[in-house]
Amino acid sequence: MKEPTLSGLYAITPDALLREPARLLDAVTAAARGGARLIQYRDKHHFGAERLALARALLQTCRAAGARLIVNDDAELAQSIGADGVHLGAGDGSLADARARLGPRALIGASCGNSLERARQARAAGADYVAFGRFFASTTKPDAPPADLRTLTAARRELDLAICAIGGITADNATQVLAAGADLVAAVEGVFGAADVEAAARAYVSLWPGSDTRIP
Ligand SMILES: Cc1ncc(COP(=O)(O)OP(=O)(O)O)c(N)n1
Ligand SMILES: Cc1ncsc1CCOP(=O)(O)O
Ligand SMILES: [Mg+2]
Repeated sequence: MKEPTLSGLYAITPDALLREPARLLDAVTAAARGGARLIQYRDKHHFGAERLALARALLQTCRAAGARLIVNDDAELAQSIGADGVHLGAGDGSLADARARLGPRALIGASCGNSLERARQARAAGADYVAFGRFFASTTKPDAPPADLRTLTAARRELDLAICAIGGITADNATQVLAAGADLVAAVEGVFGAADVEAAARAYVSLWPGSDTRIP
């Protein structure tokens, strides 16, 4: 089994800051200063020019902070701004099409819920990481179906690509998903819901051995 090259904290933009771009960009900078190296632009509210402008501003912020920007749901937007990758769920379009659109260097992630079979298919379609969850109660997406820690362990044993865990993950309960086999921990509220976003990110990042939270 190859060692995955992706690991660490994957911070996802919160709905609460989408209407306050300046605060959002400051919070993303703080998350990156705390050691998040992957940021996801997840936005179910903006379309057209506003969405494009926000995505571009986030990309610029991520570049300045040494983080990579992944666009949720939208491979076309990822391509048009030159983002680092895209995250696609079951209804968000084909992984193979996204790979063809974004090229071999793009980071492509796939939601797999609690399904190892979906992860196998995502791997075959060219995904770089597969995401399982939700593992804990999530205020961001309370209706997401629950996933089992044993699925992470089975995926870790079988699949030679990065494994991401999501859903209600805090710096305290992250130890459970890491012990079960996750490489990446994705979080919205645990990072951006904190009064001190940088400190919150740092608390997660400290869980990876040899973690380096310095600004590159
Ligand atoms: C890292 C990561 N994992 C899972 C998801 C969920 O994607 P999806 O199932 O498409 O749901 P939405 O986020 O689009 O509501 C994700 N976004 N990121
Ligand atoms: C997008 C998504 N998919 C499954 S749970 C979830 C929400 C993650 O947010 P939080 O870390 O606040 O639970
Ligand atoms: Mg989606």
